[in-house]
Amino acid sequence: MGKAMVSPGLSELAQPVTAVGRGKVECLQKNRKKILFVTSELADLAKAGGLGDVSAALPRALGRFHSVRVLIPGYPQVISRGHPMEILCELEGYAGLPACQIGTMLLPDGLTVYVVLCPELYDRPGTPYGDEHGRDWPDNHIRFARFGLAAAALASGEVCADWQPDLVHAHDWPAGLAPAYMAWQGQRTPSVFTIHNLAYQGLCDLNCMPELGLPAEAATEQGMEFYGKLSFLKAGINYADHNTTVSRNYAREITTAEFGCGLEGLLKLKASTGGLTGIANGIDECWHPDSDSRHQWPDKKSNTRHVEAMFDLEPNDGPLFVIISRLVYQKGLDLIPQVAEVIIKAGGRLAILGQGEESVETMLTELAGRYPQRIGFHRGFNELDARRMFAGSDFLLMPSRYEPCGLSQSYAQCFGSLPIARRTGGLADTIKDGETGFLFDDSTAESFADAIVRATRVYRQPDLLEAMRRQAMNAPRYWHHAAKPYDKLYRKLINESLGKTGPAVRGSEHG
Ligand SMILES: Nc1ncnc2c1ncn2[C@@H]1O[C@H](COP(=O)(O)OP(=O)(O)O[C@H]2O[C@H](CO)[C@@H](O)[C@H](O)[C@H]2O)[C@@H](O)[C@H]1O
Repeated sequence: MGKAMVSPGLSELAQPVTAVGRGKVECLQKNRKKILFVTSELADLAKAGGLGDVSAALPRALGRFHSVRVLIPGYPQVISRGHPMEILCELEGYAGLPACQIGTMLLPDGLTVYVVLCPELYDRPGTPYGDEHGRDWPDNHIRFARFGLAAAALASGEVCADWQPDLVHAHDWPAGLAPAYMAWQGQRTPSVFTIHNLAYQGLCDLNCMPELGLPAEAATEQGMEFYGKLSFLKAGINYADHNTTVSRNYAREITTAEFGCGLEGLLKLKASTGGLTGIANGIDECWHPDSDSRHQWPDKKSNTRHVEAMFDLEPNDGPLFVIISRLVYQKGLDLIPQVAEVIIKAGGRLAILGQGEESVETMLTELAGRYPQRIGFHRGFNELDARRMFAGSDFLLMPSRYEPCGLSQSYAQCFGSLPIARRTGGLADTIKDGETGFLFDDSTAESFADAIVRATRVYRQPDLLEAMRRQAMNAPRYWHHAAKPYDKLYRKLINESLGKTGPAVRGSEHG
């Protein structure tokens, strides 16, 4: 098994001198830990939604405190980006999981990314999870078990002896088997599992056990058994040393039957023993009004005119509403046709960008056809258009049924576009009704329409609108601050694990 040395990333060498005094820098430097992020998306390379944003921004923000590296699968988008790749080693096949290689690449700002290279599993068109039509790959359990097992190999030091992580931070169900394989191998490296979305559970049949090389305990309630299936998400929750989710409110909500997706009992238990915490997402500093990257979006009116032209909307003085979203059940967009008249009557226009479930896409195409020049829909996603829409809009609509944290409402606020959102999950934590946006309580057209009417009233009072915009622009929390609770948590878990003399197989501690 060939292994090559990798040089440390620049961000890992960077001295955080601007943030703290010299003595403290040395102290921070001395205590830097090695943290491995295990994630199926990284916005720089492959992104299907908010997980990609967090996986890109959080390791960079944590670079002040720690040496953070990221592991992702080698999708075509990752490999074709042209960053030079160094092959570190080959990992043998295991049970039904094929052999793979681990490569490493350095991103331009110095972030080190490990890549699981296995063309038969990852070299496919489409999203990280499915084909171009949004259909999940039928072998996703193999694809992401291979991924989790590769993470366990990195954690053990087998891949890169000079960079063995002190802690593994796995994200969402695709990384759920990382803490599990680590536990079954008797590794003592502590792990954190973050739930970005409880509704995606990564389920497969119990009879996949031999293919995935799972021990018998995996099929128990204390393992990853979930109503007669195997749940990758439950594996992450049960085998990690600590669970987090992406807002305080969602951390509370998922312990209830309404939001717990059948896992509320387990999550309630974790919360009651201090094993589940809510750590609110931040947003990347590039969204800050003073950031260099903002200079191409100078004034709202010119961006508004650009969005109108993009979506073929009639230019008028009414409010411009936008939706920038994955088009899935979670986002509550089936309410849009029911509130369309309210928007039109107020002289408003609506521009929608996104892709996802076919039924939602068809519904939005029909809606745009019904209101030419007032409602426009573009199927797809592109970062530049998204920014232009945040910058040019007056209001962002987010009628989510549930929302673990949500990032789009904060991006909109950065540009003085006021979110109109359901009072749920992180939306309730990040929007102050009547101050930095508008909240409504029920997933009903009446409740939503009422908030839209309140917003259009504010739109007609320029002083009030301006005051709300200013407050909204100051509302978002940036990762610079938001990353601190993770630093604290990592140190606590690493210290606890150093003090532990427990049994070799950690899995049994988590029943
Ligand atoms: N079709 C598309 N393709 C690609 N990108 C698209 C897209 N449509 C929108 N986006 C972009 O994806 C991000 C959306 O992130 P959100 O956090 O609002 O929701 P998402 O449900 O994806 O994330 C989940 O994870 C995040 C991160 O923890 C939680 O905030 C959130 O509540 C949870 O549902 C934005 O950057 C947006 O511009």
